[in-house]
Amino acid sequence: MSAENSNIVLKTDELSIGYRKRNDIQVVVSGIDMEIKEGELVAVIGINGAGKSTLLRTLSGIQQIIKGQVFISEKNLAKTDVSELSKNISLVLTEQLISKNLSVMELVALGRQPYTNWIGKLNKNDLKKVMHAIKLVNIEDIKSKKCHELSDGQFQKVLIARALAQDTSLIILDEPTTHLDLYHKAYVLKLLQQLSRETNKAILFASHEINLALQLCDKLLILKDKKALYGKPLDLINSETFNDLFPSHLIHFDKESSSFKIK
Ligand SMILES: Nc1ncnc2c1ncn2[C@@H]1O[C@H](COP(=O)(O)OP(=O)(O)OP(=O)(O)O)[C@@H](O)[C@H]1O
Repeated sequence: MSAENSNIVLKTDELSIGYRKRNDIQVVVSGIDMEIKEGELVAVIGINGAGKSTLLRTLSGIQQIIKGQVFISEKNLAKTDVSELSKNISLVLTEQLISKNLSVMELVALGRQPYTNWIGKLNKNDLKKVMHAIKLVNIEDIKSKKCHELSDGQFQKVLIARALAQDTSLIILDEPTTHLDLYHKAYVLKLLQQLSRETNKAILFASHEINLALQLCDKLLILKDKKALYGKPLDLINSETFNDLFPSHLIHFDKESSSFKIK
């Protein structure tokens, strides 16, 4: 591993994402080139149907790559098996079916599955990682509660703790602020920023919260018209990337405040 690449956790090379139906290929986005380093927080932004979930599923190995390559910690994703992948990527899907009859502790402990034996017995080290994850997201006070007793905001923190317990270099989250009020949206994204700094993990999430992402993320991947633009928020603002993200009769990007405004 060369020194300059040593802290790159995720790299894509001319990636195309989409769907294969028999002989037909539907490309959703092509030419995705991005690099995420340790400790970076990155958001995937785009209007409904732009391809955010398709991209996250492709990067997690759930969906096949249409063209190009993905490297996770310098390993080629297409050549990495599922058990190896689960030690490199943890995935947080808000709408995933999870038994809410589990306690918070039990759900966070599921993050240790890639490392435990077939009956899922936790050893001392697993328990240490689970407790550390619970501490990092500050949910010690609810660790014995059942998940069905939690608010959406609390449950989101539990899902993030499970990903931390999995102890991977990359955490991928699909719309982690869905169903949350403005305070909790800001809280969860700020928590992700803090965790990326404290744990040095690379965190990638899809979101509709552009104004918050502009303030909190190190880089943004903008999906627009089947193409991808990647860069630091300020560079993307200066290159006028946001001016036509939404139909301009209703919403415009105000460069001065670096935020979207309703006309
Ligand atoms: N299973 C599928 N087969 C074929 N096309 C699909 C499939 N799932 C999604 N698509 C299409 O792929 C495109 C991207 O969808 P995707 O769900 O990735 O967008 P998104 O940016 O996550 O949208 P949203 O913000 O609404 O969640 C859309 O045109 C969608 O219709």
